[in-house]
Amino acid sequence: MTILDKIIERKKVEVAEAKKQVSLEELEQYPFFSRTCYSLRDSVLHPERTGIIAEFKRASPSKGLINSTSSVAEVVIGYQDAGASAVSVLTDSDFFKGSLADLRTAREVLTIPLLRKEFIVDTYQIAEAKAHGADIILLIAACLDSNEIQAYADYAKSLGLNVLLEVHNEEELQRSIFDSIDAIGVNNRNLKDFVVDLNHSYDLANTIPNRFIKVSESGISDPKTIKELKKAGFQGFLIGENFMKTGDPTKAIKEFVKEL
Ligand SMILES: O=P(O)(O)OC[C@@H](O)[C@@H](O)c1c[nH]c2ccccc12
Repeated sequence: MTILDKIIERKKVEVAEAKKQVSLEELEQYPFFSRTCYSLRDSVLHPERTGIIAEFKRASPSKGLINSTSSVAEVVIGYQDAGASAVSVLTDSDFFKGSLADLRTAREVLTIPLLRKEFIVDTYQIAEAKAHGADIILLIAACLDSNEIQAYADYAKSLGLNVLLEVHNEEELQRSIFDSIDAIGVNNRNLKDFVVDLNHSYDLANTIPNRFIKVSESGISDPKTIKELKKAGFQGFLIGENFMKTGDPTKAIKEFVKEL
């Protein structure tokens, strides 16, 4: 059993518990549920922003603890001030030490799009994302079949959310393309063995249709890489650990952006 299988198994239990605590009808009454989402496309393509989707990540299954001291509000404001196009907040608690409270905190202080970084295995989590302040949801092809991807993307769109589809290889890409998707992210990290290889992005760049925003995810630690990825056709860059592992993520992103 891979760690991804373990995460998914745990996620299903978690969702069943959450549904007992808060019904869908109750989520629909949360104040954030009726807000209008920011557009991921507009913010990624905005000439005064960098295309960076900067992630608040305390820990991960591959790296263990990354940063246990920085506060979510301070870090995400720093990311926004540095020119990030969007912010990603992990909401998984067991493997990434995140929470829905972190997501809400980020929403309260940000005026750029916010991604709920989560392993989505049920439409309930999409309603939950909206209710807790997300603008964007992530659908991970490695955890979902084609029918689920289409149904979840359609449902997210019906709530006004932006959809980022994550793929790792061509097989996942080819079975996952639907019109209700806004952006396609190539995860350079294999979620089954954690091996990171930027070539996944370079290999898939031209296979992703140009109507989608193209995002390269994971393992980016050098501003020069952004220049190369841009040449290859990418517009978005999801970066977490490189900023979070320093004691001061705000300072780290500001210095990174100076080199772009
Ligand atoms: O910390 P990194 O290597 O910069 O990676 C960020 C982000 O891409 C990574 O956290 C991620 C990409 N897809 C995921 C799916 C689930 C959890 C986490 C992720």
